[in-house]
Amino acid sequence: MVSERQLEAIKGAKVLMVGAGGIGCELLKTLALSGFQDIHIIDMDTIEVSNLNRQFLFRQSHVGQSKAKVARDAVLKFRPQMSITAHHANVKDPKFNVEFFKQFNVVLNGLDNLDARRHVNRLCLAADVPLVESGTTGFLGQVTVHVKGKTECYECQPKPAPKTYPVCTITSTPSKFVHCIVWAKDLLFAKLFGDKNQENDLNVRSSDASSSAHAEDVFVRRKDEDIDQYGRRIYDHVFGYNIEVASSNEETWKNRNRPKPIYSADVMPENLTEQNGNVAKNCVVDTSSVSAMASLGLKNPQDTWTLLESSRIFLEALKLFFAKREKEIGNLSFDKDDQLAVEFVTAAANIRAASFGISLHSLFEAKGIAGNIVHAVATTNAIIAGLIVIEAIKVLLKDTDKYRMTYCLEHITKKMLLMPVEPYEPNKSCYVCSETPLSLEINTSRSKLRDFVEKIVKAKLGINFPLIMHGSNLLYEVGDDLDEVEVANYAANLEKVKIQASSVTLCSSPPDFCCSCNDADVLLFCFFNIFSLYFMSFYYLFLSCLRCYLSFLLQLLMGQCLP
Ligand SMILES: Nc1ncnc2c1ncn2[C@@H]1O[C@H](COP(=O)(O)OP(=O)(O)OP(=O)(O)O)[C@@H](O)[C@H]1O
Ligand SMILES: [Zn+2]
Repeated sequence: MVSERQLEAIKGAKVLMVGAGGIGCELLKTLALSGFQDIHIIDMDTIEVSNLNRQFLFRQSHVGQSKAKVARDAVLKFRPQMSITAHHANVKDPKFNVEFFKQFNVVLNGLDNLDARRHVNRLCLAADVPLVESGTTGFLGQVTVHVKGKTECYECQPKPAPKTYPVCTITSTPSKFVHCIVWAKDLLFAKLFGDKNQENDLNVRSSDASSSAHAEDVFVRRKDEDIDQYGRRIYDHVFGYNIEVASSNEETWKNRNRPKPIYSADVMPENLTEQNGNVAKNCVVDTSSVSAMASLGLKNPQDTWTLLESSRIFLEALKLFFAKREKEIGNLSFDKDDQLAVEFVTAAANIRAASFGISLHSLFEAKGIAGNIVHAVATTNAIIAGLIVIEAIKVLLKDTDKYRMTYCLEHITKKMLLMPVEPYEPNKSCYVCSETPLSLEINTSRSKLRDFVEKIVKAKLGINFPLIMHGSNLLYEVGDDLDEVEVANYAANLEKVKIQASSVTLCSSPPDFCCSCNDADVLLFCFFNIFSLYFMSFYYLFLSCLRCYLSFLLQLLMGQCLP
């Protein structure tokens, strides 16, 4: 039951909902049924068949249409008096600027990625609009409240890094199916279909000087080479020759099962792969319909293919990429929604798994592992949507003491399935919502301004359009029309840039760098104290004891300091 006070707040509120997927559909319905009258929805996606099992505002006939618009129309059917505005667009579009955000009383996120969440967080801070953030994975979920100056912002706490695996496990000693999947998608798929120039530790010696047969880059298709031949050559190289080389290393296999090389001729008689030569080239195709499974008559994605079936899919998928999607080769990166890519990766992972004595998996399972998919649970989304609305109402009433971060747990813990926690205060050293300078240890005599911009400011801090000032001097600004000095600065190391900019050398009292971000008018100011590692290493050497110096070097070696 809602009180008069709550009802009044609900009726007068203007709400922005970002994301109309699993959480978003539930949320829009709950907002409508709770009495909200004025809602804007932003979602950049169109409806896919795979959304229909849980995004219940959508039907089969809506596949291909805008999620935001269909969600609006579905709700207007049972609440026609509501004002719902649908934006089929990316929330990062500059039209959704600070001014746009300022018109709302509260912003509710139902997103699925860090990048968009960070962007909305920064806009909400700049516009001073409260944000209710949410997320679900399977049975787990959480809702958090972010009110500028009152609670922590979405970026106050570092987010856990995605799980990674040691390179040598992936390249040489896989022991789980996930290792084979990572190898197949991040190394083999990337090597064959992605950017040829990117570094790729396939550890499969694409050239071997000691053997003339392997003196060239095997991954490059030879001039006029038949696609079947090319496929078999790749197959024999990565599953045969390379495994043979790897398995000859006695030390590695002392306590492990030695892998067995697999050559295409052992698995498939020559004629088996030629059965589908009907792949007409250069005809216009809908890439989503290109499927090696379909052309080999394999229907059920939940079946586990045999080694023979995996090998045939491997060759067929490779062939289809060259026959039907040749233009994309060189620019592809693995996408869990790309059927042919998933087929290729599943097949390659299965063949590698067979080689290493690991059990094979179905396409359905492999897709889940490759795409880090945790299958969504509709009831979790519904619970989380309900909690978002509860927090939104508290925010509208400014009931600060009642705000709660709530975790939806998988198992009952301390007699609770929903665990409410009081929100934390803003983190005083958060580079997004506080003005505390970030300390950056960097070798200023070796690192270029470009490294600082690309690797730290853009990649790590998520500032897409930075403008970097040193004092009142402009060091860097995004844009094609950089003048000569700016272009030279960009390629120069930080020490040089600094000297040119202000004639102040890096020393014990390093000056501040101000990095202001113009992302969609978000005024994010970020101050850096840049310490020169070069300077610090001498400082440690002369002013500190030897032990400190060694521990400093150790930190460097362990990668705790930025390069
Ligand atoms: N930058 C963005 N701008 C607008 N909408 C976004 C942005 N990023 C993500 N979204 C939307 O957020 C929603 C998240 O919903 P959900 O997590 O259910 O994902 P989904 O894509 O619908 O499902 P799945 O990923 O499981 O196939 C999606 O509809 C997606 O389009
Ligand atoms: Zn913060």
